Amino acid sequence: MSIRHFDELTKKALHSWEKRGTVVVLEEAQKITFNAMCKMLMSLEEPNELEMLRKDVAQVFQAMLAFPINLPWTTFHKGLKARKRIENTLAKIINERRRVIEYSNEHDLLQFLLSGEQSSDGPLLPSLTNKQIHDNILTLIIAGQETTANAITWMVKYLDENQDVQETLRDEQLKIKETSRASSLTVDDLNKMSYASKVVKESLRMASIVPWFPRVALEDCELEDFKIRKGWIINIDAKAMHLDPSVYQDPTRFHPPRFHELSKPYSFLAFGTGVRTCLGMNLAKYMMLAFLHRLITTYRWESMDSDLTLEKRALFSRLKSGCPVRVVRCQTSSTN
Ligand code: HEM
Repeated sequence: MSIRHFDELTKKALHSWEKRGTVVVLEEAQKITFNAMCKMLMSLEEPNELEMLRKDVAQVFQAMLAFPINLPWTTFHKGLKARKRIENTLAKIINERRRVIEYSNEHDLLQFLLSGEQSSDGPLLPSLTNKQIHDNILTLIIAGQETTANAITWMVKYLDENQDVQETLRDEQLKIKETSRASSLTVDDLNKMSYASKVVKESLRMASIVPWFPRVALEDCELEDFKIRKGWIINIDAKAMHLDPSVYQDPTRFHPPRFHELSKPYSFLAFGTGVRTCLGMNLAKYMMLAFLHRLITTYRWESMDSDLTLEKRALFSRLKSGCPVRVVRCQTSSTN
């Protein structure tokens, strides 16, 4: 994904915050990440179409945890209907692109999936049906949007609670802003964000957005004194690992400098590990860094969160309130 595009979306969204005064961070982050991903995947930018699709994806997402009873008033039923509408919208987009594929020079995943079939050196990819392309696109949206939006929200919350970290971060980011030549962030700028990268990592550790993930034992084995039988389902408890005092000293303290030192192997599981490591790991980190840069160089904020509980019916670790904040523009800032 072009960092420039994500940065532009963030700047535009943040620009509107000043007038509103109070915003719910999760809702804002959901919109920005959704729009960025739709652009990256299929160059979709039409605002009404994006908004309709976003609402349908949210409905599908809710239905994933619902009891599977297909009656008109159930969340499950509404999810199935939303999925049908998504299928229709994506089919329209895919068919249209197939029609103009030879002349189109979009740099998105859809173009890659379709033109791979037509390479002059022979097929790079097997021919994919509309359904396979649709499933790939929807999987990436579902895996990438909510996770990243929640990660951004937790990061904003932790920084509000840790003003000393916020000030160190602001110093770093203002320096980068002063020296950056382009009006939009570049990969070079992101690579200079040494302290911010640790803020991102520490937020992911503390929040454990994907708190656990399941595996199936392929053969009988023994782990320490535990005997595990072939076929058992084992949950990897990333959250317990991230908060284990024998792994991380003072684990409930938000302390980014802890990552100056190399972590123990397999101790940081925010993006999983091994062959199933998150496919969007670098993209997610870049989105978080770019958001952080714009937020901290534009605003100071204060959390208005009176409800600190977690959403119970959610796939990912998420604040029920979505983290409402009151923002005040920094005196030297500009989102342009
Ligand atoms: C902060 C944001 C994110 C977090 C915390 C996160 C976390 C994870 C975790 C823990 C896994 C491994 C699950 C397992 O081992 O069973 C995973 C897998 C995956 N993630 Fe992410 N993810 C994030 C962002 C993204 C983004 C932006 C994308 C896509 C653009 C993405 C696409 C995927 C995919 C496709 C997989 C499955 C990989 C496979 O099974 O081979 N993720 N993610």
